[in-house]
Amino acid sequence: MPHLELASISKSFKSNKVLDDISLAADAGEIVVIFGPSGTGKTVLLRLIAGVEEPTAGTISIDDQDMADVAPEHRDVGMAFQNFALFPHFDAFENIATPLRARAQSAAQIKEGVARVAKLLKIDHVLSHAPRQLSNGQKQRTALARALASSPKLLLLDDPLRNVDAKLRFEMRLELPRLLREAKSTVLYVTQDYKEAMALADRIAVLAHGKFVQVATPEEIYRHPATVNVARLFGDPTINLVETVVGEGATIDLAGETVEIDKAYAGLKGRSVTFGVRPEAVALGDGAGLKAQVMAVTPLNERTVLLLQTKGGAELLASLPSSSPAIPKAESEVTISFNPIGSHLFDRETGATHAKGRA
Ligand SMILES: Nc1ncnc2c1ncn2[C@@H]1O[C@H](COP(=O)(O)OP(=O)(O)OP(=O)(O)O)[C@@H](O)[C@H]1O
Repeated sequence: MPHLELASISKSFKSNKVLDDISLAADAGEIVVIFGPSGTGKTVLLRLIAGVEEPTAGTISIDDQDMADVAPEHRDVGMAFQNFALFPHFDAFENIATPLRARAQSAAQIKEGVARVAKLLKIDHVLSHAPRQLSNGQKQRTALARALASSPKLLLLDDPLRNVDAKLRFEMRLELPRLLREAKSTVLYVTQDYKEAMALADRIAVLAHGKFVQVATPEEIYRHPATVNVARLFGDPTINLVETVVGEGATIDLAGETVEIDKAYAGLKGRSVTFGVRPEAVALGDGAGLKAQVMAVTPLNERTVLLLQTKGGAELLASLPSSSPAIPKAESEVTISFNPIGSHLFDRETGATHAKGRA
């Protein structure tokens, strides 16, 4: 039995249908990241689960119990929303302690509980500060600490690192999974940052135009994106995309040159497609094959990104480990091929991925 179950949930504000018949089941202790661009209804979804907003249609169940008539305070749900919602007249310590006090814990238990989450979230030095004395990032972490301290069965986190600076965000991305797993709560975590989603999630639910386009593990989403848009949202640099037509025997036309692709696509001859290849799946060599000119070489930490241009003018990005001994120089000529893992064909009309081996 899933811990949280959303069945055919829709939500409209007047004529604006924000969520359209979405379903999702999350197991106890699972971390599900709700990922999607701004304005896709991620916050609305969390508000429905928290009970501060009602669905237009559909059922929300927690532990198999329909939540329709259960008040927010009786749902055992902890929340940290973007707007912090801290009590302005309490210091950070008291803000975090509020849910523990509500559970009538002893002073020593409260002190220990607050200290533990505050240390992990690196706000232990500002516990005596009032919210107005905290930076936005510290406010956000105080709100997150409060949600974590109460160890609710279900934790709803709305982009909790949005206001955190880049360095801390990077550290938190590494530490939060452990923190969340320690809390043993089922977590719904909203973010627009794909790296955060990949780092934290057991599964990612990609929300677009009111629907879940794909719900799968981070690896599955990256390796087998359901649509061209999902492929575009995950990856840095983003996937290379070329609009083309499939030719004879698993080939495509790439700016006037015929290029072989994965043999598994042989059945798609004549189809209008978007060919997608991840930069790390563009393999470089110096033998016979498709030639390209190296236009630019950009080291980006542990990877080096190359801008390539074929004779016909198609531009592609390739990404290699910076430690690779064979990084070509700018203005040199290379031969390129496409690794089948990391190459995809998407239907040009619908954007859906063509399954390999099927027409
Ligand atoms: N109370 C409300 N009344 C009317 N429309 C609303 C209300 N709450 C949300 N909306 C609309 O619902 C849509 C989705 O909003 P939501 O805040 O859930 O997006 P989001 O995916 O969380 O975006 P972001 O990532 O920027 O926070 C928006 O078009 C918004 O205007």
